[in-house]
Amino acid sequence: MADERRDVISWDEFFMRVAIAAQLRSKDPNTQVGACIADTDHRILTVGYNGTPHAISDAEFPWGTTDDPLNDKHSYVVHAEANAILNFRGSLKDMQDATVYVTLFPCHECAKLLVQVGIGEVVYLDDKYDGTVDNQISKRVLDSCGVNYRKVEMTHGLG
Ligand SMILES: Nc1nc(=O)n([C@H]2C[C@H](O)[C@@H](COP(=O)(O)O)O2)cc1CO
Ligand SMILES: [Zn+2]
Repeated sequence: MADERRDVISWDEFFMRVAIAAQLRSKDPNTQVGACIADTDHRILTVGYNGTPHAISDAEFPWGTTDDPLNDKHSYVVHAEANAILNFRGSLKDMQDATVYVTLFPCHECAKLLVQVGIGEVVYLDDKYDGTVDNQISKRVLDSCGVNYRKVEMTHGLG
């Protein structure tokens, strides 16, 4: 009888790869973000990526960044974590103590949403806005609410 394969990817790496797959759908030319929420039984609850509200045409959308908030993408984009929460079709109580896998550390608005739906842990791939005011607020929200956050370990690379 053949031995089992042992060199499998971890649950962390699996869910992060799902988040990475989701971010490949993003139309944002500068930053693509994916989020995957998994429960404590290692079941995927939902997935999302940053994009426009569904009625807005991606093609006509102002994907640039300017000083004019009316024409700045940040005014319109729905964040990956928010989309993941909104895409969920189950009962919100199933989100209790779930883990969110995000390719970029959550902003402070998403941190609040994640706390409010009962997320227990944040696992992230990148934290390129570390140290910005928004990022500090986000970490303060998570710290104050007892939500742990840690960087994922990708032992099998990103490919
Ligand atoms: N965690 C996040 N989830 C997200 O979905 N986003 C989105 C909002 C924008 O579409 C893009 C950030 O664009 P930029 O400021 O890096 O050009 O990523 C941003 C963050 C950062 O906190
Ligand atoms: Zn956000």
